[in-house]
Amino acid sequence: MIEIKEELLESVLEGAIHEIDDNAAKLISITRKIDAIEPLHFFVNAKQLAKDRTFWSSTADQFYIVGIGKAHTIRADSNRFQKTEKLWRNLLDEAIIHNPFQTPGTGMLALGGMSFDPGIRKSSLWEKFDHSLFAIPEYMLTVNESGYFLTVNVQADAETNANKLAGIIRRNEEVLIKPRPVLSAGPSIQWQEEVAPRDWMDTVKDATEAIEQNEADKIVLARELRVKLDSTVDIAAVLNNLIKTQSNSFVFAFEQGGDCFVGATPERLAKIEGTNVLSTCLAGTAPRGKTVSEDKRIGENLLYDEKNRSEHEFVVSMIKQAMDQYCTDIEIPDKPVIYPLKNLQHLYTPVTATLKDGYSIFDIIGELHPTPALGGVPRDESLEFIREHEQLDRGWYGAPIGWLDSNGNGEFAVAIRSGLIQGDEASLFAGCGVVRDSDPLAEYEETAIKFTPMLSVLGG
Ligand SMILES: C=C(O[C@H]1C=CC=C(C(=O)O)[C@@H]1O)C(=O)O
Ligand SMILES: [Mg+2]
Repeated sequence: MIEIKEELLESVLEGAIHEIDDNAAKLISITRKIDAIEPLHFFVNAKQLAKDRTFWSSTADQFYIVGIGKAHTIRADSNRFQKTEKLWRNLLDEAIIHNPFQTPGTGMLALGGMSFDPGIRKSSLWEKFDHSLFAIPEYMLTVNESGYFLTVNVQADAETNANKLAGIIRRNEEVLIKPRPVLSAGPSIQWQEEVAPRDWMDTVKDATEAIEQNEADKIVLARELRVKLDSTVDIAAVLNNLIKTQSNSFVFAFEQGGDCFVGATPERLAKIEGTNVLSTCLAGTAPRGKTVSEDKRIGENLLYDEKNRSEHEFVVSMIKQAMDQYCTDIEIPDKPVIYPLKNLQHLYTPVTATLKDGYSIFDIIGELHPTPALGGVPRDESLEFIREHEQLDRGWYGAPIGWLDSNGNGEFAVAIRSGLIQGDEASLFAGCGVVRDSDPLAEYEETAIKFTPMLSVLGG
């Protein structure tokens, strides 16, 4: 990785191109500080460049990344965590990176996600989404506590004319940073249909019986809701509404060839800053109350409810064990607290640790996914049950999505409370942890509430 320090776009580009001493094209990455701009305006403006867009925000931290287009793509099927990491490292070794700022989330980044289960054949619904797909965007906005950063990533070779390239970049940047485009109000729903709800409840019953027979201890089962909208969905409007309504969440969108996977998940899988590691145990669910006192009562009951505590405990003990290989100083409180969201509340246990030397975020997420909040216990047996009985292709639902930078910082969430939008149609997904004393109707109702964050921003 060659770092260069010149300030002007033209001269930085010229210097970078000058570094290229063989015939191969190289990826040049240049980051500059810019004036404040609404991340969603940047996202909307990008429509004029007709490129796939990526949106990531941690609403609790006021942290945003918006990626436009793809300067480079990293794809992997089998062995995807190791393969993606290797390809990313190779790319970093070759790239010419100019980032004087070094705050997490700036500079050359890979943004992307994975499917829940690479062991199944993709259905046509998810055909545009690889089992692992990361992109280094052409243009990227990062907003964090130290300001607004614009990164351009561009392929160039020794023959590239720096001034000409700088001209193209500047014209595109002008389009992207123009303020105040109008955000639309969002779609409304024409009809919606739950996919085979009775069969799904039968499957929950089958899962409890499998657990009764000691075939597994916990199995997470998901279902799908099909939605038809009155018009092609404006993703920016959906994101705007998710940001406004879903605090304490990661609001995300990944466009891929016209389809878009979008959602607002409360579940962090792993965050790494330097050697600090954060993870989250999130499992066990109840609705919000209509009054403050009812809400408090429901929360108290959730904290002491045996069924929900057992759902939660499976996640805590698995994460504790999984982190042990890669981390020291693992700290996990011995009791969960309530994590309130707009439509429901969860049991929540935070995990902090220190990353051991020589390991990366890929090691952590590769070990954690799927946690028993999305897969089950034991992992292999529960995944086998899901493959055999669940009547849907989860695609990227329930899987790691996020970003990582060239300094090893990054954050991944588990893509729940989400849906795949295809023009004026959408598939929404929601799941729940089935344990020994799960009641199919109660699990059905729990998943129904889990659809509401997405359903309400689609106009439901
Ligand atoms: C699988 C989902 O939620 C998981 C995360 C939190 C609580 C859960 C639960 O209580 O069942 C689930 O394990 C989903 O929202 O689709
Ligand atoms: Mg549950």
